[in-house]
Amino acid sequence: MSKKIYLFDTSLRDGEQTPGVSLNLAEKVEIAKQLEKAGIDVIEAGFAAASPGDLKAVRAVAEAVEKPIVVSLARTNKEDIDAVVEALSGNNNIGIHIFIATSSIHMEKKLRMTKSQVLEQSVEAVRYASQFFNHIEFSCEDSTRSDLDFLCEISEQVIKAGATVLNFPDTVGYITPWEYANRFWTLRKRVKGIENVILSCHCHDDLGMATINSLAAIEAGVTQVEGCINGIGERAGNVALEEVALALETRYDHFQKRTSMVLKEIAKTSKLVSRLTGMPVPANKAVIGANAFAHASGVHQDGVIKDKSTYEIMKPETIGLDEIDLVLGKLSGRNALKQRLITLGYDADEDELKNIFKKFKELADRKKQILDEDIIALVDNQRKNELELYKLRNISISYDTSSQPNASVQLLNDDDQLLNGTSSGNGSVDAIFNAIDQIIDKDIELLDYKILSVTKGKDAQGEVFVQIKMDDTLAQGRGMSVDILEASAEAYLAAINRIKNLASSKVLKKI
Ligand SMILES: CC(=O)SCCNC(=O)CCNC(=O)[C@H](O)C(C)(C)COP(=O)(O)OP(=O)(O)OC[C@H]1O[C@@H](n2cnc3c(N)ncnc32)[C@H](O)[C@@H]1OP(=O)(O)O
Ligand SMILES: CC(C)C(=O)C(=O)O
Ligand SMILES: [Mg+2]
Repeated sequence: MSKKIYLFDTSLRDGEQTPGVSLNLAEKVEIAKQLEKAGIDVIEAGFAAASPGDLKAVRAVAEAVEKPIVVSLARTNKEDIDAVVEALSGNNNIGIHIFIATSSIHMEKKLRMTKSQVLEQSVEAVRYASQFFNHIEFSCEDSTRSDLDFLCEISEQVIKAGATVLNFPDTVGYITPWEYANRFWTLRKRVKGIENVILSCHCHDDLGMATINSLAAIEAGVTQVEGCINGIGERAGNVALEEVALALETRYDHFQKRTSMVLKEIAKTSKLVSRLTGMPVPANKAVIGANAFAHASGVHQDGVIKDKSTYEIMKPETIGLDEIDLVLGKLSGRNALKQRLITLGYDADEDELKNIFKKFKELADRKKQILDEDIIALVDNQRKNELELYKLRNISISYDTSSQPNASVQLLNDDDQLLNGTSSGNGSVDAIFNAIDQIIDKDIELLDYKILSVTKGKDAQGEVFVQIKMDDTLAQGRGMSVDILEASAEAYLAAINRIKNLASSKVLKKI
């Protein structure tokens, strides 16, 4: 039996189904390139039929990466399949992911189709897709609440029609590990031809069982695991791929199987996905949370000082969390910055380098030590700027503890007009947001606000995440600065820009 477990990353598709998350084309390409560096085998780049913007993004991802197979999701209809063909044709290493629900609940209540209609449509879709693709994944949505006899029947038929990967998603995060494993044993025993296809699992985390379910599936013979970096995804999210990779690595003695994930790239990939999706990683998150390698209590600290293996089953350096280097400062030159950018994996051209260098010097005037994290933040901010319709020009705040703060905000719009807003608020951040609302002239609801420190120390950059609702649409935004009020304004504007920017090219998540 194969010792390799393929990793199928759907951060750009199921991950983008996270409420409030919406990635633009450049962000998707950036994540895809990092996924390639991280050794991901298959990238699901989107749902080409969802919108012209999604179709373009799927194409751009396929053009941007070489090694991973790039797929797009499609329903079992010709239009969806044609959209995938349009997005991907002309590229190498491509495939399609066709799905339809197979549970009685979904078939009766959602699709309003009979079993035989679902069967017939699935076979037709796979057969039609096989004219264009060699790599055809077929998913039985809500498979874990589907009748097992029906799953066997449909599996056998789609294999005959040309499916090369069979995926059995736990769409609603319902099944237990033992039940899931048993289903795979049964499918492997009963479905003719199943030994010739890749068997795949796709677990959601509604009951916190996504990782253990994926591992149980592996023990039952599954050779592909689908999931997302940081466990993002619809509702409670998908299995976190880094958890599966690290579990297999750390417990190789038990599983005797490995992924091709480049473990050293995990921390970087996680940070990138967190930043671009605006989904902070909880401190206690397995593998990549800030506390994953921190020891707080005396007995533990004593043990770790004497020997790390007492309380550490994996090493931070395994996932690329080496000590953060002090890298550059106020007196560093352009070449040093360029070299550091290359080491961090950025390929900035001369124009971009010029702009980043200018911002780097401005930051160095405000902050003594520029760390890798600061540089990453600078590049991200710089790349985001290219999409800004409203830019922050200035904030001034008057504040004392006995009265309400007052904020004056100046923005530049994309015609370079200076726009002014002034407002008070319950706190300084509230006053700034109210002043921005006044300029934008919209009713904007702040749904979430989080602040984190990018690095350590008094002069650390603050990273603010917000989620807003505007025009009945949810969006997230992120801002970074050594000044947390500025970071807050940047995050708020990023969310507004996201809604304004993408509304024309993408179906945004309506509430
Ligand atoms: C489990 C998952 O994660 S599935 C992936 C979910 N992802 C998304 O839905 C994101 C992208 N979706 C979209 O942009 C839109 O929903 C679209 C473009 C796909 C479809 O939009 P619309 O045509 O307006 O349909 P709408 O979303 O309202 O309803 C879905 C329709 O697809 C049908 N459908 C659902 N799944 C399938 C399927 N696998 N195969 C065929 N038809 C399907 C539904 O029955 C419904 O049909 P109806 O309109 O005849 O009732
Ligand atoms: C489309 C399928 C694979 C899915 O995301 C699910 O069922 O959760
Ligand atoms: Mg899913």
